[in-house]
Amino acid sequence: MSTDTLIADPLHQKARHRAGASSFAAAEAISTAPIASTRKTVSLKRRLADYVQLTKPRIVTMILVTTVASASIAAGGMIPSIELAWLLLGTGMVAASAGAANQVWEREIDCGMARTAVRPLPDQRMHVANAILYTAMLGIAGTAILQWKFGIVPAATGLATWLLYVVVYTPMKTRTSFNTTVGAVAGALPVMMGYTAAGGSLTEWTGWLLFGILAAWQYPHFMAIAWLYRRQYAEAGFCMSTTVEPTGKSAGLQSIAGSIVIIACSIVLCAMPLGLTAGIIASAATVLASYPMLKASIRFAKMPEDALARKLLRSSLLVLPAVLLIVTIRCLV
Ligand code: HEM
Ligand SMILES: CC(C)=CCC/C(C)=C/CC/C(C)=C/COP(=O)(O)OP(=O)(O)O
Repeated sequence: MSTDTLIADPLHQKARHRAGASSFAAAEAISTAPIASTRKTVSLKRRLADYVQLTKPRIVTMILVTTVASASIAAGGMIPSIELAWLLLGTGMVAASAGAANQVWEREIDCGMARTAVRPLPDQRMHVANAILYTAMLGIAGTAILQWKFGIVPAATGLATWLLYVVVYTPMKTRTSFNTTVGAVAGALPVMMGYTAAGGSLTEWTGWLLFGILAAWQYPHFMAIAWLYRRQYAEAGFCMSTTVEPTGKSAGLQSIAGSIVIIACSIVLCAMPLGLTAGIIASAATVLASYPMLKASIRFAKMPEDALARKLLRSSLLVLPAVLLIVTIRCLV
């Protein structure tokens, strides 16, 4: 934070006012201590916020929601809270490391988009060496926790997800719009981490149907974003569906396809456990829960425009937890 910003800060103005000194020198002498301590507090808070922002905390939070759902389904019930805490810590740290590594990689190109130029690295509020060290510490500690508490399969899946997101997806973003498919696989793999950590196996259909829900969900989710930021993406040199096909028709169709696949995977998941009536009720509930996103996708495909894309993005963020909750309850009762 610059000195100018600090002086404009109301806390500093109050501190100066409280000093109530008649001469400038006296005021400076009296108010130096509060200013210095406020400055320290503000800059510490700012630094902490930057380290949090580097991890893409909202994406990590949603990933943890998907991990809890898949782990509960694999375990066939609630996981003991200590184990759950380790799972969330390990998965969260690896996911946070992936988000930070992506921001290290893209620190220069991120300067070219208003959305990302305010991030700690492009805005030069954080030294790149610190970001790399932080990324490595999170990744190593998270992988070690997963290996120590849950074994090789969740730990190796986490590492593979990290590599796919950072080393394959990230450089693909400037080369081909197919990057979204690779990103969708990376974004869906954490469900297999939760699933295998809680006793499931990589060969079970249930896990892969959950993976299907997650992978499909990312199309409506991201096509809305790709439309909203299409000009920024194009100017910065990113290759997205909406930059290679600027009418938005393709983005709209991909959103519809993703919404339909979510419904199909959810119905199959709800139909698999025993109990016809419960299966029908749960299937109907997932169709109902997914419907707002399908409707928003159809409206967006018919007329790609910002307001409809915003509605689609909002509905995507509500539909995913709703569908996962229904599917989880169905698989547990
Ligand atoms: C192809 C895959 C994906 C891409 C390209 C993508 C891209 C993005 C972008 C660019 C944003 C920022 C939007 C903004 O700044 O307004 C965002 C927000 C978000 N994403 Fe994704 N995402 C993907 C997958 C995922 C996955 C797998 C999750 C979690 C399961 C997720 C959860 C979220 C959440 C919770 C937000 C925050 C929305 C908000 O701030 O209101 N995304 N995504
Ligand atoms: C456990 C583990 C390793 C999890 C990692 C999974 C993960 C972070 C998935 C994110 C999905 C994704 C493609 C986000 C968009 O990134 P972006 O680079 O397009 O977003 P940006 O433009 O905002 O940087």
